[in-house]
Amino acid sequence: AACSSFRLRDALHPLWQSELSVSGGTRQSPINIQWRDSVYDPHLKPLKIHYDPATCLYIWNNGYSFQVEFDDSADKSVIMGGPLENHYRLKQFHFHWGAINEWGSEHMVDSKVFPAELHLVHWNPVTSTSFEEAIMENNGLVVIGVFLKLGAHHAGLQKLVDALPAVKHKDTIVEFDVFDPSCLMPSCPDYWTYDGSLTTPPLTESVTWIIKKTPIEVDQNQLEAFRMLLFTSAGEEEKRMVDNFRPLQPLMNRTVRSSFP
Ligand SMILES: CNS(=O)(=O)c1c(F)c(F)c(SCCO)c(F)c1F
Ligand SMILES: [Zn+2]
Repeated sequence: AACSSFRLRDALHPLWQSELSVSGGTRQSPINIQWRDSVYDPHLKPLKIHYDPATCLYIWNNGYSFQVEFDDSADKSVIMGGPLENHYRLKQFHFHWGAINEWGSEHMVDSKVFPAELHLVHWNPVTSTSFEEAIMENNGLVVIGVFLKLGAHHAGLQKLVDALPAVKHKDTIVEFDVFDPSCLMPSCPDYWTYDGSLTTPPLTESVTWIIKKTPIEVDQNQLEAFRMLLFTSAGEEEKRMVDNFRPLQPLMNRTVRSSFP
């Protein structure tokens, strides 16, 4: 009985409900970005990023991904410009990845998939009083997506990779006090932007997506460090944390804009 109930609970794991679409959803994420269908918008400004490394708090394994949380009680780590009308505060960043290098990202570009994708999640302190409230607000969130590709060792990421064994199991946490996520940004300023949703429950359609055109490079050992994390808590039958991405969702009546011609 315990085994079957585990399987049932397992099947109900939020990520395997990813076919669960918000009923009547018209702006779900992720999507396949067709480069030639994206529309260059000369009014899009450069994205301005000001992260304060001292706002980094801790890393934890939430059973979907590992997340690095930031102190968002003031406008210390913020983004502005780009398609945004005001500044947004950094709340957390996390990744999505595959069991092997052939897949793992949530978004695709001309059907090309990457081994992993970084999401930096920000919320609008002008229209919301908290992150939790912003999740439910139209355009309450901005998520910057950065593709990871297999290549050179990423020195900035290594500090994060070295902390992962401490958060192997679901609901474990480790202090992570000074980290500047700007080191995970590609130097190329080009991005696509479109209106979408969270890709994990509650799947709310509250996200302005900013997807960087150029991937960052990480090496094989760094990707494999992600794959040694577990979906499961200590004492449970181990399930490797891999393939924590949502399948592609229909574009419907949306246009993807590019910041570059
Ligand atoms: C953008 N990636 S995402 O949809 O997978 C995602 C996520 F994984 C998160 F954990 C959170 S935090 C509060 C909701 O759980 C979030 F806002 C997200 F947008
Ligand atoms: Zn995400």
